Amino acid sequence: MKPSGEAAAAAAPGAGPWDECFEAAVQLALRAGQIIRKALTEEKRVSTKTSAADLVTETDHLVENLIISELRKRFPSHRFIAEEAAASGAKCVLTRSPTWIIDPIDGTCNFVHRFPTVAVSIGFAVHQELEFGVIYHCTEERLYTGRRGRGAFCNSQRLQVSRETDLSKALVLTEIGPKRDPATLKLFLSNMERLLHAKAHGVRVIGSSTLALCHLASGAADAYYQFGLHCWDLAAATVIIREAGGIVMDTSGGPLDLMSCRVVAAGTREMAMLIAQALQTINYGRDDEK
Ligand SMILES: O=P(O)(O)O[C@H]1[C@H](O)[C@@H](O)[C@@H](O)[C@@H](O)[C@@H]1O
Ligand SMILES: [Mg+2]
Ligand SMILES: [Mg+2]
Repeated sequence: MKPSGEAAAAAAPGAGPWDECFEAAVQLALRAGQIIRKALTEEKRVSTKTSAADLVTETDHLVENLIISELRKRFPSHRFIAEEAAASGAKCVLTRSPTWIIDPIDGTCNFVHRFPTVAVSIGFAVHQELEFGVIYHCTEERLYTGRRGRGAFCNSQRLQVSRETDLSKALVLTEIGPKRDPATLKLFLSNMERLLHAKAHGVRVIGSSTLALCHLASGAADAYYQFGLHCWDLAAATVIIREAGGIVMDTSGGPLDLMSCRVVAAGTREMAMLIAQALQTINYGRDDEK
């Protein structure tokens, strides 16, 4: 079923203080998705950022500039944290002001290779609390939304996480961060090996952290962990998972730290703790210290 702004709004009935912002996010995600879908099949100019595996294209910049310029017109007092602005030196500071946290293309490496697992992610926080998240799977036209206290949806279907607590019955998702030095790769593979030794049914890497987190929210996977993602990968997906009944926390087992570049998420706290206890830490620093 094609997503629509009306469907998303209908899925979260009842007036709320941020309705206008939510509606704007939905419309911009759908518009960005059209641009990304068209550009997917076209020639691209590709650059690298923090490593040879950390790619960016002109479409990432075009989409991010479109989203920010449209939102700035409508909400001039709001603040922005966005992936490509951060890559160009903008600071990632989450204040108490209404703040948009944007990943214009999540899965840029997939996008460059025309691998159709790509999303646009728009999160929104006020008083440093995540209010809503909108993630649009551009090629499958699936609009994932979550609003604090008002549930999570894919198009107009309500989302519910898995209730699995047994790691030996779990499908676990993760992603490879941008560091590819031997020590980091050894730790990444060691973490995956530990979970397979614990008899997890499988470990999957799909190339988009936000869509992997949406699969968790929909109950199609039981847990997610990653070192090396960013606040713009996490913001929208965190609201969606929490509103689908799931847990999003730090890899230490403590509360989520949006700027820490690391996460464990699961349908149940028991599963999240089993994952966290199995992991060796990979240090990627902090978004608010770069
Ligand atoms: O495609 P991005 O927005 O750069 O996000 C990627 C990230 O760069 C990569 O390191 C992995 O974490 C992927 O899972 C992200 O989606
Ligand atoms: Mg991105
Ligand atoms: Mg991303």
